[in-house]
Amino acid sequence: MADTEQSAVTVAVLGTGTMGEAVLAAVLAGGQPAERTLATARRPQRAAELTERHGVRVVTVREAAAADVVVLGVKPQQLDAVAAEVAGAVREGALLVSLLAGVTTARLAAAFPGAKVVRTVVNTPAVVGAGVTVLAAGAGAGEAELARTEELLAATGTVLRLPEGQLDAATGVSGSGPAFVFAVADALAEGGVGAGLPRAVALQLAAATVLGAGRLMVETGTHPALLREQVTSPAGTTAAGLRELDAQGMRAALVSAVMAAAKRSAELAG
Ligand SMILES: NC(=O)C1=CN([C@@H]2O[C@H](COP(=O)(O)OP(=O)(O)OC[C@H]3O[C@@H](n4cnc5c(N)ncnc54)[C@H](OP(=O)(O)O)[C@@H]3O)[C@@H](O)[C@H]2O)C=CC1
Ligand SMILES: O=C(O)[C@@H]1CCC=N1
Repeated sequence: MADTEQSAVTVAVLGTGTMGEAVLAAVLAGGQPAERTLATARRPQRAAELTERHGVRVVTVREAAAADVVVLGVKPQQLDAVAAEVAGAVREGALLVSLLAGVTTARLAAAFPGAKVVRTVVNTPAVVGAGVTVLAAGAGAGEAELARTEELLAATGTVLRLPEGQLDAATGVSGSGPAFVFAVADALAEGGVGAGLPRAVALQLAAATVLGAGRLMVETGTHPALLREQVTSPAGTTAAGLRELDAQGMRAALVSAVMAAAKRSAELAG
């Protein structure tokens, strides 16, 4: 999209909660002018907060639905109520970018007739520009809508296209995945406290270790099994710790967690 064309487009985030606000910030960081960017809020205090933080106008749900690009950020369970409220307000050919876990492009297209639908899975590290977003186009959308969505979401972090059939699985790995990694970080810190560290130090070490391990994996492109081997000295500390992880089933628990999240995503299709 050319700069002049982009600046004429109105983008609205309908349902500006945790993910909606992260995407709102990314859209603005990507160059979308604040004066052509809208958000919704159901509480006056939240509306004031969004305007103060991002300089955007907070509008009604129906006004947001009439934008050129509508980013839908409500929960899957709230979809039907919102679709009923905005019935007829969405413009023919408008781009609808869904953040909803599990909800298929077919269901979204039926809920918002005339819209061109792109379904995405964003994750919370998008707040610091370190997210990973996957996306897929619905039947009425194509290359232009995918490219425009990639451009809008570029500041969330890495953005990649996947077949829609893989989005529930991706939700298990990257959508819910940060929660699993935070659980690991929390447990690492708890172990540090158990071994005698002050809690603040243990948390600082755990967070820096998660960040560093992630960066090492991404920046070297090395398989995690090999990186794990590089940490593990014969008869050393890591070998003793890894034996405990195996004995207590950490790997199986994480595999099951991702698969359970993917299954739940498919159930949320409705
Ligand atoms: N959080 C995450 O890590 C991820 C979330 N997602 C998906 O993102 C979406 C949003 O999740 P999240 O941001 O966590 O949820 P939040 O509850 O933080 O945000 C939902 C927002 O929708 C608003 N809302 C609800 N119902 C209506 C309505 N009828 N009219 C107008 N606004 C409404 C809520 O307003 P109010 O505050 O007033 O209730 C809230 O601002 C979900 O569909 C989720 O599946 C996907 C990947 C990751
Ligand atoms: O828990 C959820 O349903 C949402 C979707 C992925 C992450 N959070």
